[in-house]
Amino acid sequence: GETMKANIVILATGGTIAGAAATGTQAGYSSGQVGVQALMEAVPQLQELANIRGEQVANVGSQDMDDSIWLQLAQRTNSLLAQDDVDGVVITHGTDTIEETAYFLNLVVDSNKPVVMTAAMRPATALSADGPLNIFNAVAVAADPEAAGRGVLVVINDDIHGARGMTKTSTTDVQTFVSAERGLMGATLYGDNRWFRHPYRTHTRDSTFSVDDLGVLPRVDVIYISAGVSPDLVDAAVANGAKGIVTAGVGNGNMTGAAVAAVARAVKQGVVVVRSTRVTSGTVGRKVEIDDDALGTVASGELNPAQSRVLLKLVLTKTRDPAQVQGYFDKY
Ligand SMILES: NC(=O)C[C@H](N)C(=O)O
Repeated sequence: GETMKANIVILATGGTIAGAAATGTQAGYSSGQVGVQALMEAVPQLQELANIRGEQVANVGSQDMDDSIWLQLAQRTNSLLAQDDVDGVVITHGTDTIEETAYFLNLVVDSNKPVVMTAAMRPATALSADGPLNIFNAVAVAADPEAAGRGVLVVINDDIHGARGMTKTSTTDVQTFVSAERGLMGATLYGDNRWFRHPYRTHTRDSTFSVDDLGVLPRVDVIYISAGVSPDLVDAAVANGAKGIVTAGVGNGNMTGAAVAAVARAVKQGVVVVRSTRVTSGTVGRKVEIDDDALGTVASGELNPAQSRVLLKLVLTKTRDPAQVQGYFDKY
């Protein structure tokens, strides 16, 4: 008999994938113009892959993604996946902050069913728009039973990324996302999926973070370190109510002596400081050039500054003890 098609719900949040320009060949455009219905109608072939329906959660450029949309998106994803007649969720999003939203959902979605995010670099109106095939591939991955239990996935430009550790590397190239340290979760070609690995860290169902307990998330600021960085940026973050700071350090999470002194002041006031790096690959380890035990800081491991900020916001709802925070960074 005919195999049953999966039931997939598409949650749209905006981004360039829903962007529009006056012509097909211009660089300027606006994100978040096209609704979820139009996104689905642009790809009639989706019907061959799954039974699909769409919901509009937001319609913003992902530069404007915030805690409240994250919480709303996580709650809606959880309640859909709890339904017997939903097999997976696809989320359309902007590329600017998809690595943050994907990792947030990876930590708070309470289900093993597939959650697949997708995006585009060219607006829906562009010559050779990349959105339609990305949506096709995302639905094909969400409908694949092999996608279950791999945490939140990001499908773009024929690659299947795990949420953790993927990052945008080009401002304009269609091939912009890279999973530098641990590689791709898989690849797909017109919906023909190949699987390479499973996630290496705790995610979704095993996570200790429940979106229902979160409420207002604490303020965490990222401070970019450069030669001669003004150390009073750290003091300003503390004075303005930051409960956590992530440093986008040089090299292996290093910073100027003056910045180290400012971090020591912040830690003394109970602010948790995570050392990440502005370098695009490699691991920030404890006690390489900075003594984390003496300074009371946390090393980010492989997490970049943006993803470190996401994890720290969640961890600060549980603890402010640097040793315990380090434990979360080693596990998630
Ligand atoms: N390519 C994109 O999606 C960029 C856009 N600014 C966004 O993140 O919404």
